[in-house]
Amino acid sequence: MTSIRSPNARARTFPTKRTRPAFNPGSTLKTGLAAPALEKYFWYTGSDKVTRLATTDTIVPEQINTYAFNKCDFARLPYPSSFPPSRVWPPQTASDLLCALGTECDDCVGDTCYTDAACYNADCIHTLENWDIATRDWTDHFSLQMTASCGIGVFTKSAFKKGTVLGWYAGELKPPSVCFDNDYLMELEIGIIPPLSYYHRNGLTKAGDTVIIDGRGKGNWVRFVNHNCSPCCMFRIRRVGDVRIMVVEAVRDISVGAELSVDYGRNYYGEETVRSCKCGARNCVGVRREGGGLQKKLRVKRCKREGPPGE
Ligand SMILES: C[S@@+](CC[C@H](N)C(=O)[O-])C[C@H]1O[C@@H](n2cnc3c(N)ncnc32)[C@H](O)[C@@H]1O
Repeated sequence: MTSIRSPNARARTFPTKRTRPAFNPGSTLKTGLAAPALEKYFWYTGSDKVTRLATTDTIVPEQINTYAFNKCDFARLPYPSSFPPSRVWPPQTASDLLCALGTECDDCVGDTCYTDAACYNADCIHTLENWDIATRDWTDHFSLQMTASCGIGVFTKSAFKKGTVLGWYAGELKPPSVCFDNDYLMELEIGIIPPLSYYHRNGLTKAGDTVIIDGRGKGNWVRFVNHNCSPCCMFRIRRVGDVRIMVVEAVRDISVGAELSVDYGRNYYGEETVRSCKCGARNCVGVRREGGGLQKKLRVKRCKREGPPGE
């Protein structure tokens, strides 16, 4: 994010963008399904170039580009230790739960749209609703394709510069205690996030209370980004207005046709975990961890609380 840290940058009104479905497979798909059905789900291209419906276990995941929030899931939970006094609890909205407190969320990305623009106004007017509308067509720049060893992955149709925000993790917000283990869980801190020094000491270990963004049944294309031990992107905590989000940000320049990848963290692929990484990178944990132990904890992706290399 080196190029966007201009102290003079000002919040701009949110650009009006056309709304269109994500991953519309276009005219080549002959499913006989009505357009709304096509738009509601995810479609990928197989190695045989045939476009297929993406399924997960027994379900067909649906596209949403926002947080799905049910206040009943949080109604009986105690006041989070990471919340300052007098916040709304139990949360009535996703914004109450994922309120962007403190300076740890850095910049608002409400103005970011494949440009170097970010919003530095702490009291800006950007909203999650506008962000949802503005980022729906970001999928034009990506395609879902079957990979050789990691299932469906996300591939670029455009080139991107290091530091570009490419997307964000949408899905159903759930307390970790009620979350069933699955491949599409992202863990995110709520309340006040500890200083960076905490993460330098503890790596991706979470501090305080967290929430899970579950992309299994509902989410956006970011749920398909695979892990690589030498990734071209990273998950990073940002905010849109006063709501905390997890973005996918390029950590190096990315060319057309490249697969997007992030580091899921040691909790997911690491020496102590059950799963084997098949990314094939030279420093791959899958190569190093043969014979490693088993891990019974929830497999969640976690983000680094530090800047990309070279920042
Ligand atoms: C968040 S999903 C990514 C999308 C997934 N490939 C799909 O088809 O829906 C995470 C799952 O993808 C697969 N995956 C992602 N990265 C992988 C890797 N480096 N090695 C092996 N499998 C991987 C694993 O099954 C993992 O649990």
